[in-house]
Amino acid sequence: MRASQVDFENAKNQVKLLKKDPGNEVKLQLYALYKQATEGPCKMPKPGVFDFVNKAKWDAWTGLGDLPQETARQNYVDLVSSLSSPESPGQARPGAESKQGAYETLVVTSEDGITKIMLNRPAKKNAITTKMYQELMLALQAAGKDDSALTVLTGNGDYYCSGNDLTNFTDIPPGGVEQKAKDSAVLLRDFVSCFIDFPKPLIAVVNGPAVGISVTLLGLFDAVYASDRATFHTPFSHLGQSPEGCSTYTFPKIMGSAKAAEVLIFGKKLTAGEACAQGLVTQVFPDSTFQKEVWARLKAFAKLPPNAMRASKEVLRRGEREQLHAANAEECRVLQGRWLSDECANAVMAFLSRRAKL
Ligand SMILES: CCCCC/C=C/CC(=O)SCCNC(=O)CCNC(=O)[C@H](O)C(C)(C)COP(=O)(O)OP(=O)(O)OC[C@H]1O[C@@H](n2cnc3c(N)ncnc32)[C@H](O)[C@@H]1OP(=O)(O)O
Repeated sequence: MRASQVDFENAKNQVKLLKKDPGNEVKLQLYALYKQATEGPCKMPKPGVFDFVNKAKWDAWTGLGDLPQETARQNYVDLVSSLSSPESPGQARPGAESKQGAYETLVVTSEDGITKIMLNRPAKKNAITTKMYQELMLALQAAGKDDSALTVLTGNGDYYCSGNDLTNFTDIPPGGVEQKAKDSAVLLRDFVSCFIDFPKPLIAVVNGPAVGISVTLLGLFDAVYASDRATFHTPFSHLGQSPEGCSTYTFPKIMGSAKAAEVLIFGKKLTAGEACAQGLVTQVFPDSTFQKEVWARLKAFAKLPPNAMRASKEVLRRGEREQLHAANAEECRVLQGRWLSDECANAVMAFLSRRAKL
């Protein structure tokens, strides 16, 4: 999974040969990753508001924050690889297979027995839109059935994920807010079920801060590796909301009820070290060597007999699957009510009108 300089140069050439225009959003991501890989974090002054093109480029590059150059190079190669399609077989990096080039919000690649699903909205800190929930479900279903031994979830850019995209709440269907809350609860329940029932080892490579549902879901992963830059924040009460992702079941089990309450009710933000000490994170690595060390380890894991790993996961999880589905259903029921509350509406409006941030 480590892209060499040659892979990077090949990817650069492949971009020029793309037969299909990948669209402006992807082109901006390619630009940003290329600049980050070759020059490091953006130090250019911010262009004026009417300089639309350069402002969009600056936003995309700045959105990558302090992403290490090596990681940007890897993400660039993966993104180019994901743009390849059966009609353009020459575009894929040798050895890396893009399983589904059609995702808008994800980059999915398979290599060395590992399917990597990368959240790919770095300029929005990988906030999860409705589209992304749907694509993640599709990607997980496909990864569960493919011939890889492991599946990895990670984020592109400086964030792992900033949780639910708060603009999801602004898209109200003809049935009104009640219908919106109902539809969202159904979507959330289906989404979390994909993690509960995922059949092979699922590993989170937490490359930066994690917020909301991207934190709660970690209790359903088989290993969680975090950069020391990562933080773990579940500000549900601040947002007038309540926990999801089966965290009402997994967090007390992992860290004890007092610590779980501090995180899930009072919104205490954990550092990577604290999350590790509390059992939510398997191991923390220095950001400078994070990708290198983690991928070396994952590649070694992926060489283990895959059926044995699946069988071990199945016996480890079988006993609690029913409780997990029950927790998921109850969390979605409570959240459906929360989404209709003034507390939630005010918190979302405050964020959207830029009066509040975490
Ligand atoms: C089907 C429905 C299921 C629902 C399941 C429920 C889940 C619950 C949760 O996940 S709760 C958590 C929700 N997340 C948040 O509250 C995070 C909100 N974001 C922030 O507080 C900040 O953006 C930050 C701390 C994550 C990062 O701050 P920073 O200053 O570093 O960066 P910006 O704020 O400038 O962000 C860059 C752009 O990204 C947009 N953005 C970031 N996070 C979200 C988000 N969660 N939703 C929507 N948009 C987000 C931000 O608005 C900036 O956009 P802009 O460049 O266009 O201004």
